Amino acid sequence: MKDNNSGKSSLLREEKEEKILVDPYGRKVTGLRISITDRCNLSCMYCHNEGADCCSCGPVGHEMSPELICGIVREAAKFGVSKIKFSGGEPLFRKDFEDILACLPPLKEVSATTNGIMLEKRAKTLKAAGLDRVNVSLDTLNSEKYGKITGAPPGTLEKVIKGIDSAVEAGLTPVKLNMVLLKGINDNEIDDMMDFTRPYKGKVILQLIELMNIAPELSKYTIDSKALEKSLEERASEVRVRHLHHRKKYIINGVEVEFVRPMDNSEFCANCSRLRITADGKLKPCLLVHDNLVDAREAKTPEEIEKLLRLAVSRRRPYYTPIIGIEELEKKRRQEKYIKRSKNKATEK
Ligand SMILES: Nc1nc2c(ncn2[C@@H]2O[C@H](COP(=O)(O)OP(=O)(O)OP(=O)(O)O)[C@@H](O)[C@H]2O)c(=O)[nH]1
Ligand SMILES: C[S@@+](CC[C@H](N)C(=O)[O-])C[C@H]1O[C@@H](n2cnc3c(N)ncnc32)[C@H](O)[C@@H]1O
Ligand code: SF4
Ligand code: SF4
Repeated sequence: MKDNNSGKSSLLREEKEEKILVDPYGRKVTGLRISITDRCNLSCMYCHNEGADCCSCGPVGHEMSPELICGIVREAAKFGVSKIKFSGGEPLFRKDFEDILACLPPLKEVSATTNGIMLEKRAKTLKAAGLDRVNVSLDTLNSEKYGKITGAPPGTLEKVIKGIDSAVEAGLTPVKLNMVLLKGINDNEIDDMMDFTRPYKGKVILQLIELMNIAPELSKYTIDSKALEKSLEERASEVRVRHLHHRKKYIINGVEVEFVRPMDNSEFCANCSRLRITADGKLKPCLLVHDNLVDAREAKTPEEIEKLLRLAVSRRRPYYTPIIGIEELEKKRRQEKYIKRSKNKATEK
């Protein structure tokens, strides 16, 4: 009788136990950020290319097949991963993007980040294939500046704006406009971008992004993002906090403005819930770490994929961590000295 009961309760426990992926720092992985190509038709002055070695350098033949992408997502979904972000390079370079979308298992959200140039023609088919929403990179509304930032030929900005309209029409909403802030180039355009966003009446969100200093020559374009965020807060009628990265959203004159502040931000990293996948099929624990990738290209069975996912998750660590202040350090040192002295006294006795 006793045995039966304990057997039953352990079975119940197993049934109740949620299968999840948690890293050594207690961060649950609920999303995948999948790069599906390194190819791109722009050469933005700041591009981190999702941590790949360089933009436009990945040979097409090395790109993951729809089968491999969907196999990894299917396995990750069994462990509570419910949000997928497709990125690149330029994800719309993949002619089979619709095929990739069509083979995904049911998920809470499937989105993509694109430069928008090829979005006008694809918005409807992408939506029909299962894409829920898009983020479109748009740093400026000035054609000349757009060309300077992205290296694009004249007329490209107009294509991007048509792409945004098509995405809204197709229901790939809310569309987020990604504006990377560059001191002396576009930091005077934030209000113009809000004015551009407002007429879409909530179907478009403005996302302001702090520049990640991936190269020394970019330092001069870094804005004071803390001061900017404070001024946004002062202007906001409402402030919301997202679970992902604990990012803040400010409602200003009817426009939703999300702020992405990744640099030296330990709170951002502490709330990082995505595992990355490179275009050539490597599981990447962090955007900024390049020596701990896990190759998943040869994985054939669900068991193999699960093993590799677990290995990659076990290698995750927050890139930025809180720095202990001088006072705390002093306190810690005094405590350690005190403990050492007490121990010595105890052994002397
Ligand atoms: N450091 C760092 N930056 C990130 C991370 N995820 C996104 N970003 C940056 O956030 C900015 C916006 O990225 P998007 O691809 O548009 O997507 P997102 O805002 O992260 O995702 P959603 O808001 O859910 O659409 C880009 O500049 C990314 O480089 C991350 O995990 N680490
Ligand atoms: C690498 S791009 C790939 C997707 C697509 N090609 C695009 O530009 O939207 C993804 C996002 O990262 C942003 N990004 C790239 N380099 C960045 C950097 N150094 N700092 C902040 N954001 C950056 C881009 O502006 C874009 O919104
Ligand atoms: S469009 Fe995207 S991937 Fe291409 S260079 Fe610009 S930021 Fe990088
Ligand atoms: S740990 Fe930090 S830097 Fe690394 S991917 Fe997560 S949020 Fe980005």
